[in-house]
Amino acid sequence: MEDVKKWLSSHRISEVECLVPDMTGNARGKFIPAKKFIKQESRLPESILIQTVTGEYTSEHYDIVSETDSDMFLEPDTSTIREVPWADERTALIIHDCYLSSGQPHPLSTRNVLKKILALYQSRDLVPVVAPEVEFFLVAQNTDPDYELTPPVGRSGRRESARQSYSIDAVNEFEKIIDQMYDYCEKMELGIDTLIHESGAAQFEVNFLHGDPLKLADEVFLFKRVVREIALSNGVYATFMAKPMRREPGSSMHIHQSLVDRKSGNNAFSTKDGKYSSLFFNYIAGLQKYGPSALCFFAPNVNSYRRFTPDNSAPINFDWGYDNRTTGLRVPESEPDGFRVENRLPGSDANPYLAFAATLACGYLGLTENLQPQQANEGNAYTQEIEVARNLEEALRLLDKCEPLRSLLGEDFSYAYSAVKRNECEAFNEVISSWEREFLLLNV
Ligand SMILES: NC(=O)CC[C@H](N)C(=O)O
Repeated sequence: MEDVKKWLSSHRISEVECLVPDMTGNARGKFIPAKKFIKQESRLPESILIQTVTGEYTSEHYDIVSETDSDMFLEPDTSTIREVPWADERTALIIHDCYLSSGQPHPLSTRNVLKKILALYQSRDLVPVVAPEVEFFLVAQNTDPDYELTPPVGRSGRRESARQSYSIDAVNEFEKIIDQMYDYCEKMELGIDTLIHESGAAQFEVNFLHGDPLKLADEVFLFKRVVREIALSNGVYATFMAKPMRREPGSSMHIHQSLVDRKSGNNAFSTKDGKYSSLFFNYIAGLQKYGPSALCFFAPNVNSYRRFTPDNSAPINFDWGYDNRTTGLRVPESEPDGFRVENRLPGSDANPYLAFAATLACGYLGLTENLQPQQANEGNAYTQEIEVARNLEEALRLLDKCEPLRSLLGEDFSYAYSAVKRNECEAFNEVISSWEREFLLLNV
């Protein structure tokens, strides 16, 4: 805390954002004047962790958190301190960890869930490494939820109307936003690497440098805020919804992942003579066996399931293949020290803490159960039937039945997650869509 005190005063910070990622992966927390931050013990009601996206609480609320909705204790992770580049007053942010009054990590904090999975690997002398790729759309501001989204007007005064995959000029249409994004990311030490224009109208993809999953989950959590803020200050919206527009592709958060042997420092997915190791095959097999039960973390919203359609570079199953973009699990071409698997199931709407925890938990079960994967798919996986769950309720039922995954992520957490998400399904079910009015009104 002494170092934090020095840091705050040398940066002339007057206010601190104490951040806690909730179940959706959004920032909750509070602002504290910098002077008070140093002295004060911080607390928040534990129920902030389990609000639904509509701001509701589930009927199981008091089975999940204490009947009195007690406070949880917040501990700043001082390694996450950064200045907030868009704030008017000089403001710092610090991500906080949540604890129970007993001093135990709070089981409903998604950051704690990820830490729990990382500790399992540590006990086996393995260090997981991830590299996420995050896609998002810029869309014109529009406050009417019944109105279809449209791309924003770019520098040329026009809206994009054609597929612009990898187009440099199409990126330049939004040069101001992109430049500001790089600038803020540099200031906040977010390790973003390449940026490309994706195949949707005003859709972009940002690749992160690979590294420690907790550090990267923090970075993705903060990155989403950065991009939303910059878009807003430029009069447009940035959205990380998995499928915001009917005739456009969805947005993914592919996760490249590998394991490093802690003692040797080598990639544990490679043998000494540069072949794929048995651990690599176990890991893929774990993703194949447990991935369907973890899908509700990769696709956590009612909207997420609309992304899983053939021929849109989005997966429809948990097949794996070498350099095969039609399968859910792709093994990119690489030198042995870069051997890895890319889980292409997660949407960019996923909570990065949970998506990382879930994918690593599946791989971990593959190792402990010594599983073997199916044959690699060498063809076009889109010629097969859609195998992934078709909606959130179906995906939650698979989690509810999957004891090994539930116990790794935490029984209390899994119960709470399922309850929160089921509540969102029910709320969504109350809405009558325009499709129903169009096709059922006079026809049934
Ligand atoms: N980069 C890509 O391969 C595109 C992914 C695609 N947008 C998806 O939703 O999954």
